[in-house]
Amino acid sequence: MNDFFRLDNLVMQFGGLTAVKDFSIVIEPGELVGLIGPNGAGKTTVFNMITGFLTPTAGRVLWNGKDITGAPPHVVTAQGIARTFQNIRLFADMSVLENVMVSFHHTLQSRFWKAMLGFPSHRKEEARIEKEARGFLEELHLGHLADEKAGALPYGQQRRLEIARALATRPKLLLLDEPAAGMNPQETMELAQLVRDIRSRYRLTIFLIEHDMKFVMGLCERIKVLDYGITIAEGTPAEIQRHPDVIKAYLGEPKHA
Ligand SMILES: Nc1ncnc2c1ncn2[C@@H]1O[C@H](COP(=O)(O)OP(=O)(O)OP(=O)(O)O)[C@@H](O)[C@H]1O
Repeated sequence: MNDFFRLDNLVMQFGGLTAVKDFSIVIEPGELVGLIGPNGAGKTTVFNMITGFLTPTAGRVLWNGKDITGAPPHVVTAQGIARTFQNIRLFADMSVLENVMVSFHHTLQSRFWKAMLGFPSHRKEEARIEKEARGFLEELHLGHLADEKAGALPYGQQRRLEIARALATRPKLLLLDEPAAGMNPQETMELAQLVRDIRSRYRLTIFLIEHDMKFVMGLCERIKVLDYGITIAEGTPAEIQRHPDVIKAYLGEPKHA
């Protein structure tokens, strides 16, 4: 049995709407898996159930052999699962560097008290965090923008900054919600390479949602397809591209004259 990451029959109901029905998946360490489906299919709801933003109506989230179903977001992050959001969530008025520095959650509390008490170790720790934060920015090709206001960056760079912030929490599993949204084809191509690079550099497992088919098909090793909350297909990019139910979900039924 997989001990790393497993979703067992997740269900999410909002009143009378079943947004996700019996969603199950096993992801092995180091895999790069895609989750696709038409608008409203339930993709972000799956991410929200994994990361504690929603408590599933039924089913389980298993991580490193532990049941973390319904654990609050900060606990899930502390366990090594990080995410980015479909709607970018940055501190727009803070600098790019500060945005990454505040992501060092696990040290925040001790930093606060040391700062309050004037411990000399505080300054050392600050310097260490800044150095590491700059490292993540370099990795995401944002090093030269460290002192810019995050809100002033073009969309594509804000998306990369979100990834840098997620990396700063030291995840083992990284969930990316539409990382290429709003990017032009050149930026999207560069992002695909970046995702490959960070996977190998930080030994990550990656689960991503994306509408850009070229991006998903070129990057993911395995893809899962949702439609109206139901899993309609799972397989390699080649298998997904020729799957009749997937074609139907995206293009609709062929029209008969
Ligand atoms: N908090 C909520 N309360 C009520 N309904 C919700 C909530 N979150 C999502 N839904 C509904 O659940 C369904 C699935 O939404 P979800 O955002 O997961 O889809 P998605 O596949 O991520 O869509 P998109 O590709 O457009 O982002 C939709 O019908 C949506 O309106």
